[in-house]
Parts: sequence; C-alpha cells; structure tokens
Amino acid sequence: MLLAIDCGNTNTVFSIWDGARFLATWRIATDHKRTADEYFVWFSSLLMLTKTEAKITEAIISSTVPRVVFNLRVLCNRYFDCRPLVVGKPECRLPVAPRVDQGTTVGPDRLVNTVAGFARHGGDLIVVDFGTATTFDVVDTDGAYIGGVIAPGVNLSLEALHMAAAALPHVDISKPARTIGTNTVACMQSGVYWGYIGLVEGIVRQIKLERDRPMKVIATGGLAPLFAQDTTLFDAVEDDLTMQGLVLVSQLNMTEQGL
Ligand SMILES: Nc1ncnc2c1ncn2[C@@H]1O[C@H](COP(=O)(O)OP(=O)(O)O)[C@@H](O)[C@H]1O
Ligand SMILES: CC(C)(COP(=O)(O)O)[C@@H](O)C(=O)NCCC(=O)O
Ligand SMILES: [K+]
Repeated sequence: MLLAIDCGNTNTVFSIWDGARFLATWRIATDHKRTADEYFVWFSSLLMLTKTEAKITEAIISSTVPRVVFNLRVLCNRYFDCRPLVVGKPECRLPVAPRVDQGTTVGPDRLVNTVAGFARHGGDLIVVDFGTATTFDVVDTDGAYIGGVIAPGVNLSLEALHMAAAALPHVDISKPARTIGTNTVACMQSGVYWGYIGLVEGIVRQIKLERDRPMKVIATGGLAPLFAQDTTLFDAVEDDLTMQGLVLVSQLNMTEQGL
C-alpha cells in the first residue's frame, strides 16, 4: 500500500491508498522539529485505534516545507522499509514538465494539483488551493503547469490584522451573517470573507482574460467549500485533489521503473 504525505506550511496530511481507494486520511500540525519516531507513534496509534489494516510498502511526499523532508524520509526508511519518492526532486518524474522561468522552483503541491486536475478535467484549467497561501495554478492544454498566482491565505490575512492592530482580536474565518458588521469580529470576518470572494473572482477573471480561452476552475483545500457557497466560479470542489495527484505521480514513477 502507498503512504501519501502532503506537507503544507500549516498541516501535514497522511493518506493510505490501497490501490483502489483511500483507507484513511489523518492530519498533524506541520512541525519541522517532529522526529521520525514521533510521527510513527502518532501514525501507528491511529492505525490501531481505527483498526485500519495497512501494510505500507511505498511512500510519496510533497512538502512545501523543505526542512521536514529529512525526518519524513527517516520515517519511511526506518518504519516502512522503503525509500519515499519526493515530488520536486530530479528523480521524481512528472507526466509533463512545468514551463516556468529557468531556475525557479514550483511548490510541489502545485505540481501535484496540476497532475490531478489535468487527469480529472483535462487541460486549460485553473486550480485554486486554499492553504496557508492561496495558490492559483494554471494548467495548459497539454497538462503542463505554466505558472499562476500566490495570494496570502485566508487565515494568514486574519492573523495579519490581529498582529498589526492592537485592538483586533484573533478571529476564525466564517461566513458573516451580514456584510455590514456591527461588532469588531463581524467586521473582520466580513472584510476577509467578502474580500476573498472578490480576490478569487478578480484573479480568475484576469487569468482568463490573459489566456483568452475557456478554462475550468477547480477549488481544493479545507476552506474551498466555505467560499464555494457564494460564488459560481468553481466547476468542481475537490478536497482530495492533492492526494489524488500524489497517487498518480507515484503510479507514473512505478511504471517508469518497470515495477
Ligand atoms: N475545514 C476547515 N475549516 C476551517 N479552517 C480550516 C479548514 N481546513 C483548513 N483550515 C485552515 O486553513 C488554513 C490552511 O490549512 P491547510 O489547507 O491545511 O494549509 P496547508 O496545506 O498550507 O498546510 C489553516 O489555517 C487551517 O487551520
Ligand atoms: C505557495 C506555497 C507557499 C503554498 O504552500 P501551502 O499554502 O500549501 O503551504 C508553496 O506552494 C510554495 O512554497 N511554493 C514555492 C513557490 C512557487 O510555487 O512558485
Ligand atoms: K496546499
């Protein structure tokens, strides 16, 4: 079975793929200090508690935090006796090479989202991923990642208000009951919620203008369903897009190796 690990700047998600479906998906806060042994204690406890029968034989990692990769590699070597494939490393093949400026590094999550988006929906696609940052990945007709947009994430925007202004509290995102807030928290939620709807709609409009062709828009990330209720922009909302991409990239690399 395949262990797919998607490490974002906020959360790290582990999914077990049995060849046909995901048996389990678990989340842990991203922390570069967490050791391989700590990961394993957490992971094996969840396996036992949920009575999940899994024998991990392969692993694939996408990490937007380079420092965590070392301990995740040790986890795979020590406890699953396998060498993980790390997206973005030269030895990890992708179906189509990204077309970006020479020397630039594309976030592995964006490469993986591109692969899954293209496999499911074909080309001329915009994938919007609501993570720590909100990313827009533009996928060409042939499935190549050709660039995109990076905007501050939803929670990051709320956190920035709290950090910079003494009278603004820490607030969690939710849809405000009204646009005109009648207390500080409601005002902040309105600013970020409706600001974000405008941001996503505006950026997608500009991308489509620049590309001058019909494009599908796919949303992913934990906060995608929240925003999907107030915009008609998204052709699909797919929570597990990154995980699906990891499975596809792993399969591609195994075929290439003749496994
Ligand atoms: N379902 C959810 N409801 C509310 N907040 C969420 C949800 N899923 C994720 N978040 C928040 O959204 C932000 C981005 O999370 P995540 O998508 O895990 O980011 P990353 O992939 O960058 O680690 C975090 O602040 C997280 O706490
Ligand atoms: C833009 C990101 C920070 C998003 O990461 P996330 O929100 O998933 O933690 C990540 O994809 C990244 O570090 N990218 C490198 C630069 C680039 O993609 O162009
Ligand atoms: K992400």
